[in-house]
Amino acid sequence: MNPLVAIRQFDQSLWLDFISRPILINGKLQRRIADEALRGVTSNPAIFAKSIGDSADYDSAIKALALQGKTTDEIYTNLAVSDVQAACDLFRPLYDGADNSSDGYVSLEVSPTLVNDTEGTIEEGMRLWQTVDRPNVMIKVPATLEGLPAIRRLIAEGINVNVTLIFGLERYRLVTEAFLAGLEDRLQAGLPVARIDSVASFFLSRIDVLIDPMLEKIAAEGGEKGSLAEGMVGEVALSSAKLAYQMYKEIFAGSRWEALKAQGAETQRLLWASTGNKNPKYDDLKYVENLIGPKTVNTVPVETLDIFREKGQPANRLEEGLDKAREVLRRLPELGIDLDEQTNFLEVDGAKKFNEPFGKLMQSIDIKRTQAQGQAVVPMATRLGGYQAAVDKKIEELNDKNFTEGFWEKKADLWVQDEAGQQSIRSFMGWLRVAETMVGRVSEIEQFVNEVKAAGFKHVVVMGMGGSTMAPIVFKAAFEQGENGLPMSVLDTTDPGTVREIEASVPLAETLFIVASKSGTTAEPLAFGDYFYAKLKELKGDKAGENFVAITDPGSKFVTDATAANYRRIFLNFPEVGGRFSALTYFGLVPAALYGLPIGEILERAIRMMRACGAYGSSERNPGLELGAALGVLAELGRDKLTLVVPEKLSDLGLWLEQLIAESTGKEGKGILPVAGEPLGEPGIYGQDRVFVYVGYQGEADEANTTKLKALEQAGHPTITILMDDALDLGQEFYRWEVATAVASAVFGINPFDQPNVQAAKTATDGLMKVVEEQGSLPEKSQPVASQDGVTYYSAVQGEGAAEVLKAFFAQARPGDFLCLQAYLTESSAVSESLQELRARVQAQYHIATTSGYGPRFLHSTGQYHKGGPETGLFVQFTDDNPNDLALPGRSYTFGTFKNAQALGDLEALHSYNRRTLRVHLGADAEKGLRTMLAALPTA
Ligand SMILES: O=P(O)(O)OC[C@H]1O[C@](O)(CO)[C@@H](O)[C@@H]1O
Ligand SMILES: O=C[C@H](O)[C@H](O)COP(=O)(O)O
Repeated sequence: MNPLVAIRQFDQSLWLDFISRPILINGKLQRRIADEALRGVTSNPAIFAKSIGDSADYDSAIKALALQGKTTDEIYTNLAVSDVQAACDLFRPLYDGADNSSDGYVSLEVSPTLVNDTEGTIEEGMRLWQTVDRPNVMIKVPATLEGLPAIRRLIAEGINVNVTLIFGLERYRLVTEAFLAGLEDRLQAGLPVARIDSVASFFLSRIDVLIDPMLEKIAAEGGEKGSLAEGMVGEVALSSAKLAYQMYKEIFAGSRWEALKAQGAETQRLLWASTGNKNPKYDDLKYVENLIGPKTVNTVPVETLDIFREKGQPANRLEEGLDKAREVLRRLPELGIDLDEQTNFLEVDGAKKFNEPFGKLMQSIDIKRTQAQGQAVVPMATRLGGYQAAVDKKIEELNDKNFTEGFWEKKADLWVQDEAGQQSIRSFMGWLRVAETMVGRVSEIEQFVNEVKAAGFKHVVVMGMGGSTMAPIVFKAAFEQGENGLPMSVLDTTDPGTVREIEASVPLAETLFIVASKSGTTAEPLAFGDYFYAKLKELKGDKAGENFVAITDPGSKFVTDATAANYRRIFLNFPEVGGRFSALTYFGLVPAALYGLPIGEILERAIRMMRACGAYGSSERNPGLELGAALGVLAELGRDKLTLVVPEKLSDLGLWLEQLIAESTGKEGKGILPVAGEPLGEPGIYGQDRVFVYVGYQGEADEANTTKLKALEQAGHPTITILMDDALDLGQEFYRWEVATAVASAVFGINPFDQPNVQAAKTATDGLMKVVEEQGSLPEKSQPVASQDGVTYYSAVQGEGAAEVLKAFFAQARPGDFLCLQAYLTESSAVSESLQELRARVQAQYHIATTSGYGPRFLHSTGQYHKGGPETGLFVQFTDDNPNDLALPGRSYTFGTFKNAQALGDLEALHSYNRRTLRVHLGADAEKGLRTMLAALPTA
């Protein structure tokens, strides 16, 4: 049997004398608990100095906390408390279990600077107890004379105490006295004493390190004393421990103790500390094997624990050699060694040994803190030409009414004046500070990633619509898969061809499916979940749930369903954060972490931008406000097409921005239209409705784009340039653009957090699906205006044949209009190329902006603007026969029918808003159909 497990037969508990973030995250601590009977953890200031100060493991958290204006002390406490909480949670099942034997504890020490300060210790002990907020934390208090009353008081308060730095027997007696008195105080106050656990940490190796050289010196001098000393080398610590144990048995046996025991009190167990051997001449297990005995704890460093696992010989030895132990302590004075004096020295020295590394740790945190606060945000350059004056005026106006301050105070009247609107705004502003909250969840998410990898998963598929999947899409394109990550796919379409492609490209049984839906009611993700769950059921039967994860809001029906389906994990997001503002919540960060990205750093960058935007008090310039004011004012002056220009790797940033900006601002006939993926051209092809925004990387030339942008700027078009250092700065950009979107909405006087016109398409689709369920197929509602070469055209415009219909349709274009291509097709490069060609030709011929999106994805993104924004769109919808259709388990319709219903439903919604539409049904082969249509498109 593994000696670490076998030791339990002797009623000794092994605790680990170490803590660090990596072992909490990478599953090592969990494995020691599960496989090696580890029953607790102790930390001390020197341990934290090593974990935090000597590694980069905490750097992103330190920076994030520094940016929030936390002091060095607060940063240390936050880091230590978070680790202790995480460890407490790992031990919680043991602590709550029937066989806890007073184990399952994690110790956190009060500041070593308080070693001689009774009141300070009491205050800090109570504060840490409350902050950690776990019943299985032990507050560590030194056994100095000043510490004793604090121990009594904390015990009386019902706080578990680990008494540390005990070196001598007399002091040990006083420690037990403080413990008993504390319990008695409680009883007197009529308070319960059960489950208040305490340990007395008797430090061993440090005793021998001090006394041995003295004994060796005397031994070297020879004679009678010399031989007496020789026999005592290496014996003083063990002898002290053995006699302490005898005292323990005595103290926790008499009538005084029995009275407390009768009330349910547990003894204050002796804990052997400082048990890592420091003398190469001794056996590495000296302070472990010799001290095994009932109702004791040994807290052991990692290395010693590992050696014990390899060659430990557990046996009950604590009461062996008691006579010798007594003899050693009795005769020490004969050698001129006053043990009391020496243990007093050890106590003072012990405080020093904790204070020094702790001081260094605080210094290193302080340096990192100052550095973090000095780091600038991603720069933004605006060249607005003739528009600059109007934008400056707006910024002045906003500053005059203390916009930034009001924004952080969630003053909803900055946006709208009606009470219902204001209430809705206030209830969706959780995104403002959610990055701070998520800093505290990084370990939890990283722990989960390790769990998933340990379980053998090889691939991740994130499934959801709109804001619930946009951030993962951006991460996947902008970053290479991280070293510790898994390959990731994103499914955000009901197109059967795409569902098939994803299914064929992943190892199903080893794929983790994340169903991401804030509301838990969106039809598409629920359909994806049902489809793949059925597949997994075929492979794994009742264990299918192991492959599924939900990210959703608390209380949704989906929570109940996912629980019933035994999902591996349900991440509960934040009701006060809307989908399109959720990039920095579980929705963005769980997939990012699984993909292997350093989410702590992404959050740190975001918090850097938060700070610049005034999250922690005055900020000279608010980058989010400046961008938002510019975009808002430009839109009001007719420059409402935000044309995004990015290097290849950032192409999908457009998808995220489209959703954020279009769904937030496109309402009440107003809005900013994001134009993404449009090839950049010469000034002559553009109307006067554009603002060009370039988001790229510092130091990456991207000349093709930047030269054209210069020309556009010279031609009088406003341009904005944002240059990130690296992709981690997306954290900053997510945040900047969220603020900017909210600010632009304030300029328009609209609520950025609702999407009133999305529902129109959903309702129409629901109606059509009812017909499908009743009649087996979609109703044919309108007659084609032309049908040619296998392609059919539906529109309100008239014409003889495809070319005339197309001509008549595009002839409706007015300056300031835009073309919107809506492709309910399987995404492929051939389809995308044809769509791009169509955009380019329309743009060149009609000088209008062009957008393009795959359906149904865009319904949860730009779809709001299409119906709620200004009436400037020319909508061309593409559908096909769904040649690769796929059945949906448990439903009477296929993915293809569902997708067609969504297309038709949206068309109906567009008609109800009097939008100009053309539906082009491409037949069985979408790629061919698109080429046919392009061929029919008149050239002039
Ligand atoms: O996360 P959910 O609730 O499934 O919603 C997905 C998307 O649908 C919308 O609610 C509306 O289209 C978006 O705002 C949202 O991001
Ligand atoms: O809780 C106990 C202490 O953390 C630890 O055992 C100190 O050991 P050291 O003497 O090796 O520093």
